Amino acid sequence: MFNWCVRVNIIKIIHEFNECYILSAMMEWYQLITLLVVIVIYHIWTRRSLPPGPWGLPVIGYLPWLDPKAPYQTLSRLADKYGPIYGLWMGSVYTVVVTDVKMIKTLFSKDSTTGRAPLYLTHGIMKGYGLICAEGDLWREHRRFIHNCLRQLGGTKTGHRRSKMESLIMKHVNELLMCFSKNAGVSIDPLESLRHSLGSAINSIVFGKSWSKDDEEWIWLQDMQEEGTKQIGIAGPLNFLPFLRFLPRYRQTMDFLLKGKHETHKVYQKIIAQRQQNDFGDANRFVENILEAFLLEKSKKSEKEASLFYNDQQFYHLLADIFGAGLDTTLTTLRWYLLYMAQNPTIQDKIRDEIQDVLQGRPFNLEDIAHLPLFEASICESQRIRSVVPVGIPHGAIDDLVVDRYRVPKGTMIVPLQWAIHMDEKMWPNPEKFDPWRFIDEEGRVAKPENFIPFQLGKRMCVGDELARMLLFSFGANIVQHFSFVLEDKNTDFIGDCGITLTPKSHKIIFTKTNIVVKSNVVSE
Ligand code: HEM
Repeated sequence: MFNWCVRVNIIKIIHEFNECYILSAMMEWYQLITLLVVIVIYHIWTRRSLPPGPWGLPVIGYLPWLDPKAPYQTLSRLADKYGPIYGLWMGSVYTVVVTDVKMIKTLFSKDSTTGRAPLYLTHGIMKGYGLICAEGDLWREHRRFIHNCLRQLGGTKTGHRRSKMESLIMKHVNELLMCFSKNAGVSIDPLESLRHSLGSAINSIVFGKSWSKDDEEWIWLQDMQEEGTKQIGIAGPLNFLPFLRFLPRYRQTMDFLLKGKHETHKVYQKIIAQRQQNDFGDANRFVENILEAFLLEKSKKSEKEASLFYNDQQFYHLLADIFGAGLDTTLTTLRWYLLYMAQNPTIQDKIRDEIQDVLQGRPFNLEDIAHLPLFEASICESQRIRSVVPVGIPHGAIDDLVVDRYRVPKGTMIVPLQWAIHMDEKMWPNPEKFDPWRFIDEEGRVAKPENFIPFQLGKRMCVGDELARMLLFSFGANIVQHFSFVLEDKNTDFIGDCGITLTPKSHKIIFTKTNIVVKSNVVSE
């Protein structure tokens, strides 16, 4: 009897327990469903009126689907699917990609898009100093300062200082021609000589000095620049998932970049100290380089302004920005230019004929550009076919804004996808074909379509665009005038490696002196 009672009670207890358990389990499902509904509603609410785009995973967003070697290709394919403006999550950073030039123009003319994208590598390492990563008042002050500096130094379309800048550039062009001349008939990778000559021109503009080719400090600075640009790939996961810096692989990248920055600043410190020993004399005289202009500008500022805008950290970062932005982009453009010209000897001959017709054997000068449409068009075409910055340099929205009925929230990274714009088949039929005549109108003049934006657009557009053109024209025209050149290997890669810039892989070109007699002793060796 006792046993039976105990058994009945136990069965009752088990029943109650089961009911309780099932109820509580049901409650959990109920709560779980409620929670899911809330999450979905929240997600739909926060995504309301955002541009269309693909879904991603929590935390990492769309990153796993981006091709790490060619993110610009993945992003261009998404543009085909979602249209000229779409959004996606790159890790924790909401990103809006734009491939319509009119939209980019509208967006980038607004003050609210003059920020920079919240990328860990740029913000975490550069800390908002310099010009490229700066925002707000610091950016405005130094944008104005560098713009004025370049104008004073002659990096502008007009003005008497332009010819001074041209002579400076020509000195380094001649050095390059001599080097190619010494190696005539031999297959060489032009990278080293090009980087030295272009870098020397930029060094003279930035620091007022240049180094000899075999100077150890200069070789180190070049290596740092090259490796640094590779490591700070805009699409690198560390940019969007800062916690990755604790993993050994990414810690190495961070250590390399931070150490490189620190050591580079030490070199700059030394150059600045040497320059400070000299007296500036008349504060209103023309400055000769950016370093000197900075010191002069600082001396004119109040103590408060100087400590805010002209402090040491800003000085080093600014010098590094102008050196880096100036060298890396022009060097890469010229390398692609030589590659495409070497691959297309018939086009190359036509351009050389044009140069010969106009110059009649005299040395090239920048005023000749107005009479060399095919040559100018060939430079444009190489900037189009291989965008040096294929994903553009992203901006950051510093306020909520609306574009084409879509909401772009504050903090969004805005990517002007140059690759998609420059390779759009509707605008550029057969986009992989190197065809300079795309840039020539019916009257035979150079015509640059709206969809050609190598320097981007708007308030943060490249501040060195005119200097860049002066460098590209001077180096490009002189090389074509003095040498005919071909690829060593017909299977040379034309895809390149993508970091911040899209650079050619190493390759070899054979330069042969042309039989054009140029009335100058530049390449007589
Ligand atoms: C072919 C050569 C060049 C190309 C393709 C190029 C392209 C660009 C692009 C796409 C941007 C981003 C603009 C934006 O954020 O909207 C930029 C910014 C910049 N470029 Fe260039 N650039 C070239 C040469 C130069 C040169 C020679 C200098 C040297 C003075 C220079 C200095 C800068 C600076 C300082 C910025 C940042 C401007 C800012 O954030 O306000 N660039 N460039």
